[in-house]
Amino acid sequence: MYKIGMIGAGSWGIALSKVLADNGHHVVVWSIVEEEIQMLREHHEHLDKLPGVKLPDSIEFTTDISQAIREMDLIVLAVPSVFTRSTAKRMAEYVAKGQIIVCVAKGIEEDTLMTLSDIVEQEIPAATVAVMCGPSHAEEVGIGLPTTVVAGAHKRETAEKIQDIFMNSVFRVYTSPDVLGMELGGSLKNVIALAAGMADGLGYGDNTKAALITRGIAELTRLATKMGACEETLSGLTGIGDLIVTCQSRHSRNRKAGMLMGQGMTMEEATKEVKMVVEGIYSAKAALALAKKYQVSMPIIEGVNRVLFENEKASSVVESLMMRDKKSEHSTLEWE
Ligand SMILES: NC(=O)c1ccc[n+]([C@@H]2O[C@H](COP(=O)([O-])OP(=O)(O)OC[C@H]3O[C@@H](n4cnc5c(N)ncnc54)[C@H](O)[C@@H]3O)[C@@H](O)[C@H]2O)c1
Ligand SMILES: O=P(O)(O)OC[C@H](O)CO
Repeated sequence: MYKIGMIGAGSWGIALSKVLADNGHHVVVWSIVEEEIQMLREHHEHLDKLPGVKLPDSIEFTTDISQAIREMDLIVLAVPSVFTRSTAKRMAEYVAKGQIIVCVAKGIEEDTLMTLSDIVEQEIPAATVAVMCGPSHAEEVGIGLPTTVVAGAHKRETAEKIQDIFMNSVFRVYTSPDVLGMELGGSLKNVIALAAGMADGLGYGDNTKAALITRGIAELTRLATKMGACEETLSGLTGIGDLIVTCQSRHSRNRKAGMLMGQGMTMEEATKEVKMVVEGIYSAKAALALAKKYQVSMPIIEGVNRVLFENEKASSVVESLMMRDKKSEHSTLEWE
């Protein structure tokens, strides 16, 4: 039995707390939002973000961040990416040398283009930082539907410790040393999922969705490999796996926001309607900036940015994607 601190009590933090408590660990959940902690203490259920998922009585809830950090064997950082830096700053004074912090959010910081694990390493140099992601909607994890994710760390022993702590018969955890590839796949797929949602909102079909997923992973792979990630990661759970689930699932916040925009809502109206964090909107500009920095062609990412920030209609972006210069699907194979 380990002591685990869960930093953040949104749908993902709550679903993972249930996995950990079901595995017999003692979990202390922190949130900055007092009413959220009061509701969790009273109901042992997150009535707004994960209704219907009852949490084990063993879980403790606190608004004192030190209680979810001091003496914990593992700390899970599950706040949305825009709060990663401010939360890491808040955590820093309590983290002991070598304490493991697992980042489970998905995003790229817009101003610095840093990954979330890089931000945590910068703000909390004492910590051993790791990541965990993959195709995993909180709504399904919360009710115990079989799910697979990947624990990524620079040292094998760190990844294997995370694997041991989380793994059970419905939550399978692989390990990987490719932290960068995992974080790029996990965050950039959200931008493609916005496009997939837009296609759904416009009433397009399965052919369109398959095209977006396939050409989307080609874009992600081009960028990630140029940045030093391993190609295998992008064809694994944290790349194509997470892209498929986010583009297809009825639970996806990114797909839903895209769908509402495809149906005519503005970005502001769509995010208000979704109520939970739509990470693709925060990662879209960073993805475009990375494409420019590394000189990689990312036409879907560019198109999503035009819909989000330049008021272009989603239908006109699709038309311009279809009518781009004619190309071969292969960039490396030679003709006879
Ligand atoms: N929900 C999922 O299915 C899922 C699955 C995998 C990964 N993720 C990732 O996990 C991250 C969190 O997603 P979520 O779905 O739990 O989001 P959410 O919108 O459900 O949660 C937001 C939570 O953030 C916390 N919060 C609010 N304001 C804050 C502040 N100022 N500072 C610090 N914390 C604050 C609160 O606990 C709040 O409930 C995202 O990056 C998301 O992509 C989500
Ligand atoms: O609901 P979304 O779109 O935020 O996606 C959640 C997870 O990233 C799916 O793996």
